[in-house]
Amino acid sequence: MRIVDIREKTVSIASPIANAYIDFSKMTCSVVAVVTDMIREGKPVIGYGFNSNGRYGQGALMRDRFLARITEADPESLIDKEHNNLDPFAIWKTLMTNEKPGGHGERSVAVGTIDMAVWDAVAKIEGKPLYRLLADRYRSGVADDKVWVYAAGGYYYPGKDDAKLQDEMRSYLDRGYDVVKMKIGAAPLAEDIRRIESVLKVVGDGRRLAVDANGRFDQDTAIAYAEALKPYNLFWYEEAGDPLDYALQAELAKHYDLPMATGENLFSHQDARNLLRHGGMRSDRDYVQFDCALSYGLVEYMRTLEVMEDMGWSSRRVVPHGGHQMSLNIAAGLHLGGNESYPDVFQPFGGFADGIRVENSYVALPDIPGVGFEAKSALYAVMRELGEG
Ligand SMILES: O=C([O-])CC(=O)C(=O)O
Ligand SMILES: [Mg+2]
Repeated sequence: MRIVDIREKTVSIASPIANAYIDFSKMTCSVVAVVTDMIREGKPVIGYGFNSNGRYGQGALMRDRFLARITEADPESLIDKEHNNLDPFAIWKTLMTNEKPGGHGERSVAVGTIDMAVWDAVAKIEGKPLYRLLADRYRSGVADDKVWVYAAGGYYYPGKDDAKLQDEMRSYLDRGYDVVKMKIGAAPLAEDIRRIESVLKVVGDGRRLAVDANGRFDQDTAIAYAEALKPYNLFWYEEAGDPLDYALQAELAKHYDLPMATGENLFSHQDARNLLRHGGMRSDRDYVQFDCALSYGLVEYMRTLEVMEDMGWSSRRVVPHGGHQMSLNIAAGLHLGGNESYPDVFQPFGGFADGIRVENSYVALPDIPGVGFEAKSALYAVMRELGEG
């Protein structure tokens, strides 16, 4: 058993939307195909992966060093003899040969994307949905049969007025979501409050609305927003300040008793540990949003989950960023609290399997081997062109 080829390409996920920090007019992502010599249903098994929005495609890093480390390795060294399968942990270690610690970012995206494709291949070789494989191997066979999801959107874009924002949020509720998320921080506070109030008219209750500042605020602004947001009793207040400014987050916690969320831009278990050590995050109410696709993949994610457990955090406090099927599998298989969903943006990479409905804000997973990409036809078309083309 061996990996015979790894292919990558960069695809556009550009759109006119903006959050408080960036617009997505030039956004790209990497797609990876790990081609193996294992045959299932008459065809070679190919594992697929992609990186979630917000960081750009990582083809250069992959081509410059990561892919060759795998293709040049002794194939025997990448095999999990116990399960007669590829070994994602050995592959991860090989990918990270001669990489110094620290400085996570970009490289963590390249590795996270390859790791996703490896796990997809492993689950396909084992003939199981990935979430089932994860539950069987790591959670005594107990998987969640559905995952809580919320609808993320509410972006700024040219010509978007409050009525359009309300229409967008109404359409999420119509599609079965209970909680929606909108962007804040690209407009002055008073204008954001007007936008929030207009969304509350649609969703009815602050507990059904989360807001995301994308790391835009300095400490004073973060606290000013906290004071203004408090009366609305929102679902969460996300990424108020710079993702690595743990002191800011800890100070914010002193001014804001309601749930906070952050972590989508922390890319290693060491960064996650620093957040929990120093960021004032409260394990009884706050949420962490680490995204495996951006943070060295599932091999590293398991380390992050271990860090959380060691520090007294339930895995149910994790609701990953990224709205992709990989995190959905991790959520169901390793018992996270839910997953982000982008019903309308970042297509075809955002969203879940075709024909799977959101019911009372929960989704089920398709019963096919792997991550489930083959059950999302628009996404699979892009992947297949790379893997089989
Ligand atoms: O706008 C973005 O960069 C995405 C984001 O923060 C989220 O989904 O929470
Ligand atoms: Mg966010």
